[in-house]
Amino acid sequence: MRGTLFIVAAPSGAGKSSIVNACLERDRNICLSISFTSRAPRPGERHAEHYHFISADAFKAMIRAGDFFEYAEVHGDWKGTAKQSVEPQLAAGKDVLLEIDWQGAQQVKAQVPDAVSVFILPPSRAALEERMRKRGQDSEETIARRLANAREEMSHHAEFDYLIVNEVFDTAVGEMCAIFAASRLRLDRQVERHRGLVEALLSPE
Ligand SMILES: Nc1nc2c(ncn2[C@@H]2O[C@H](COP(=O)(O)OP(=O)(O)O)[C@@H](O)[C@H]2O)c(=O)[nH]1
Ligand SMILES: Nc1ncnc2c1ncn2[C@@H]1O[C@H](COP(=O)(O)OP(=O)(O)O)[C@@H](O)[C@H]1O
Repeated sequence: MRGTLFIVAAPSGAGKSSIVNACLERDRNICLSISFTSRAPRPGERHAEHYHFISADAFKAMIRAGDFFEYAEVHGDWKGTAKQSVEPQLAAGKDVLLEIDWQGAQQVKAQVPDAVSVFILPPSRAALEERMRKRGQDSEETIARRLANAREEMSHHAEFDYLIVNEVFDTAVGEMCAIFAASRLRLDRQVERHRGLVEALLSPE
C-alpha cells in the first residue's frame, strides 16, 4: 500500500518545525522530506539535515531537468521538494511529510489530491513576531520581510484540510499527532490494510 503524503504550512515563526519535530520523535513511521534551497544556511543549520543548500544556478538547473515535485520562490529564495525525496518513499509504503509554503501545497494537491494538508496559525501577530525574534537567527531586514509575507501566507489557510492554532505548544503537538493518526485510519486505507480480515468476517459460516 502506498504511504500517505502530509503537507504542513505556516507563516515563518508560527512553530511549524518545532511541532513537526516533536511529532516525528513520537511517530517513527513518517519521514520528513529534506528540501532543496538557494537560501544561505542559518547558524547551526547543516547540509542535508535541515536543507540541501545549493546555489541559485544549481537550483535552476534542477528545475530545467524536471527534478522537482514542487518548487517556489519563498521570501526571495528558491525552495523545492525533489521527486526523489517523495516518490520512492511513498511507493515503499512510507508516509512522507513536506514542510512547504502555500504555493508548493497547491502544486502538491493538484498532483496528489488525497495528500493531507495542515495549516498552523500563531495565536496573534505579536506572538509571531516575538517567536521570530526569539529564534535569534535572522537579521532585522529578514524579520521585516517575513512579517510582511506572513499575512499573504496566512490568507491561504482555508485551502488546507486541517487548521491548528499554536498557542500552547504541547496542545498543538497533540493535535498534529492526532491528524497523522486519524489519516491512517481513513476508511479507504483501513479497508485495503484489513482486506483479509473483512473477507474472513463476512464469509459464509
Ligand atoms: N514550496 C516550498 N516551500 C518550502 C520548501 N521548504 C521550505 N519551504 C517554505 O519556505 C518558508 C521559509 O522557510 P525557512 O527559510 O526555513 O524559514 P522558517 O519557515 O522561518 O523556518 C516556509 O514557509 C517553508 O515552509 C519547499 O521545499 N518548497
Ligand atoms: N506554542 C509556542 N509557544 C511559544 N513559543 C513557541 C511555540 N511554538 C514554537 N515556539 C518557538 O517559536 C520559535 C519559532 O519556531 P519554529 O518552529 O522555528 O517556527 P517555524 O518553523 O514555523 O518558522 C522557536 O523559538 C520555538 O521554540
